[in-house]
Amino acid sequence: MEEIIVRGGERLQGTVRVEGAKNAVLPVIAASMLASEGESVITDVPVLADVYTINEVLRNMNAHISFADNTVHVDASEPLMTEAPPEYVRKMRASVLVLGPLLARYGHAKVAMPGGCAIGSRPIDLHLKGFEAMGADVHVGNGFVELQAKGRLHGAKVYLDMPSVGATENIMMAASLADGTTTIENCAKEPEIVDLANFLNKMGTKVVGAGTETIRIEGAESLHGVDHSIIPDRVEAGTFMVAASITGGNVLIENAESAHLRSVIAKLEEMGTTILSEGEGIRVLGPDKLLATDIKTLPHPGFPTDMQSQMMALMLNAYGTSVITETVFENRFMHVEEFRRMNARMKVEGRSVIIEGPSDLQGAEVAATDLRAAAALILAGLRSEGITRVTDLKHLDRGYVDFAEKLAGLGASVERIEADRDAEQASSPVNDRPLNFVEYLSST
Ligand SMILES: CC(=O)N[C@H]1[C@@H](OP(=O)(O)OP(=O)(O)OC[C@H]2O[C@@H](n3ccc(=O)[nH]c3=O)[C@H](O)[C@@H]2O)O[C@H](CO)[C@@H](O)[C@@H]1O
Ligand SMILES: C=C(OP(=O)(O)O)C(=O)O
Repeated sequence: MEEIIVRGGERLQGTVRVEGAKNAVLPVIAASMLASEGESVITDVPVLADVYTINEVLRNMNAHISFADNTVHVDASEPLMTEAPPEYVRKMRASVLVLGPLLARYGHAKVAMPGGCAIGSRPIDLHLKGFEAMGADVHVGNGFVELQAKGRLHGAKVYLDMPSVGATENIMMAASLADGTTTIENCAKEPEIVDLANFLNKMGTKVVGAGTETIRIEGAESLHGVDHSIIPDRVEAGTFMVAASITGGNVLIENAESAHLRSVIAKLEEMGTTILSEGEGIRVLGPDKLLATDIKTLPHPGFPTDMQSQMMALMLNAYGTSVITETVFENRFMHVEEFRRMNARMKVEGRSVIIEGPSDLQGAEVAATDLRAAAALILAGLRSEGITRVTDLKHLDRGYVDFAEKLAGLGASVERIEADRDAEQASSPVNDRPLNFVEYLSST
């Protein structure tokens, strides 16, 4: 089992480059299945376990797919199978994004029902409501969801009870090959929705309104493969902004889009961090003394839930009382117990956490409870006395490329090791890359 070992106390300095966004590339790869002719060439793709998973889902349904040099080629022109392979679907919730494209192209789709996960129950009722409005019959049973439509889907008006990112994406993709126009009201406005809309427009769909609360999609007769480069990962960028801030460092984060990070920038500034635009990046200067603030997670452009645990690590080091309120997921505070092992002082009250700062954080052995918690515990280790060991790195590998190596490149004392529990020695060479393809396949 691998672990990340962090020795706290270094101020980070230097330059780090952000990868393409995980949450943009997964729907774009799923959408590439809509093309009945031509190949899609998707660039700036991060080398992440989740990307291998979505690629395997498509490959097992008969798409031709390759992934090298941060580029995914997808040729979905041969007839596809409409039942997604459960062994891969179960590895990643975002696999439900194949439902919309398959239903639109073949009138049938079957996928293992995604369960809950560490951050909440995460139902897909809004996705299904959209498909039903477009003419699909929905059957849920025996652990599967199966969709069936007679002929082509038809355009519809869909109101989402909440602006779900995944439901907005699935309905956009299904509507791309439907007869007529679909309107999604109260839809998600995240930058990744805009990236998907740009991809669909290049393929031949007419999508307007992406980034606002109403999207209109005019379906096409057929769609073709296109070239597309993925937007930068705003959550990875935000995570490195916190790393610079928590260590009082001076870091240039390249390939970071400040327009996607307004709420994160505003909160870091309130806490005393200086943030400057520089070229195609963001320079972050951490303060000597961090100040307390409050955050409430909300759909975009509100504060992103995917930055909540990293901000918690920062607030633990801030002077005064900070309050975090999580409104997007009902159970995204599993990392609180892990922070407590590091001597953090805070209490959970309903959907809020109250942090009395600063805590004198001490290194401890902690387990990553989800993807962003993994990063947050490493960030806390950067500002803790002594050594922090973070385990359960499979979560980290879903969403961060070379996280330990990138931090070490900024001067942090962080290394990834193959833990030898019997010897209790941390002496293996650094190995902080995600799985390569062969390792990924042998791990399933
Ligand atoms: C791959 C990807 O892009 N993942 C992101 C996506 O997840 P995902 O698309 O799953 O998140 P949603 O926006 O759908 O979920 C938001 C909330 O809506 C609820 N809900 C959602 C759908 C539904 O049919 N019914 C329902 O009740 C969820 O349980 C959750 O409480 O957006 C989340 C919210 O920004 C991010 O944290 C995830 O990183
Ligand atoms: C929750 C996340 O992702 P997913 O929706 O893929 O679980 C995340 O990226 O923080």
